[in-house]
Amino acid sequence: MNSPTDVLAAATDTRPAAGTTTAPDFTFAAGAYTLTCRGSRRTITTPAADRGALLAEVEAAMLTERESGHPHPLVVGAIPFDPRRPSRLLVPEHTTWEVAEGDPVAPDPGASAAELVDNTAAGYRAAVAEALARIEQGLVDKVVLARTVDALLPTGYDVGRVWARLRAANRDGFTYGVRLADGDHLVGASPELVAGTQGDRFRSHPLAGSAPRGATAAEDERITAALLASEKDRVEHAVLVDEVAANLAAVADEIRLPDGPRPFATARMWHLGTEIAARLHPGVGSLEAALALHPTAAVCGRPTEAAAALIGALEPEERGFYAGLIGWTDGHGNGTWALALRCAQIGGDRARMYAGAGIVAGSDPDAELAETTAKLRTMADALGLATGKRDQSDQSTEPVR
Ligand SMILES: C=C(O[C@@H]1C=C(C(=O)O)C=C[C@H]1O)C(=O)O
Repeated sequence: MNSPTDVLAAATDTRPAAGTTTAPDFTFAAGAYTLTCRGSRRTITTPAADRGALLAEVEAAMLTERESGHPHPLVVGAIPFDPRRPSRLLVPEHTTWEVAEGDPVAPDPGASAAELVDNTAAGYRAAVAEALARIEQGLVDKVVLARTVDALLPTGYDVGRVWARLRAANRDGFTYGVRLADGDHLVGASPELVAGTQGDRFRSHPLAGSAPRGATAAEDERITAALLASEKDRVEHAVLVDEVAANLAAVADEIRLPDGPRPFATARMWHLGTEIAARLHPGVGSLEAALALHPTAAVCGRPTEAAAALIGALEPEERGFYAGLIGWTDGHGNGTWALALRCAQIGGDRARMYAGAGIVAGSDPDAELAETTAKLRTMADALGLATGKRDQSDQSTEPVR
């Protein structure tokens, strides 16, 4: 029979996971600021597909907070890739905003390195080949296919430390961590802004078209020139920008786009990026704007429904919160929502890492596989994966590092 403490333990939705105890419920760092939230006064699980209901619930939560004497309420958290699945949003109990001076130092990854288990390369290539056949048939123009790779973690690892390493290595991105309903933590360092708002000013920075970073400045120059000249990458990017601009028109006007994409670097990747600016319609906040765009063709495809169905059919694992939205909004609608990319879901002794790549006509399965491998390095670095195990399913696969 359950004792009252058992019932209470179940209700507080924590699953003990060795080493994760120091991590806060939510952390989000961008530029010089870090937002850290501990505890939650309320959680919001309404799926993003019920957009009106979700936004009304967020609004009501803000009102309740103000009425109970909290003049600057926040709602923070994550929306899964599949908008029909429960959201993981919370009203934090304790919030701190810090502005960092100077560069943070990366802590040591821990006593012993994690071990990589990657047997997904052959399956990924086959999925890309299948997607290319569907593109040829005219079912979709673009579909983003992802793969998942597990790392076995040593005892005593610390999610907070993984986050700090991500932050130190990815100063230009959005470094995030969120405790999920089952006690697992989603941590990552995303390069991609979906919706950043301040008053009625809106910014988005969609990315598509990618190549791994070079080892020298000269190599980087050659890589970015090739990326800008690649017809396949420009098409992949244009599909995304057209879709974002079209969906944005429902919530904003004065949409401004530059003439063409620019190369954008992370520690591990080059991407083609387009800075989009707009003016939000009265009453539209950051979460509403982000939901109007989610899931973009950076992570799903065109047409959205057909691409989502193809992803469901071709990817062996559920995406969960990977390729969803992660961020925060305040009571005035100001906020920042990034794409949950370059991440891992960490629980118990396992970190499940995710990476995907956009497939269009002309994509090559080997090149797309290599792109996902390069994207996995952001997390592999943070987990201290010094060497990768060769993929058992395909001898030609590179190790993750
Ligand atoms: C899907 C991912 O990244 C997205 C896909 C990109 C591409 O296909 O070129 C580039 C950046 C991201 O929008 C990922 O990192 O897993």
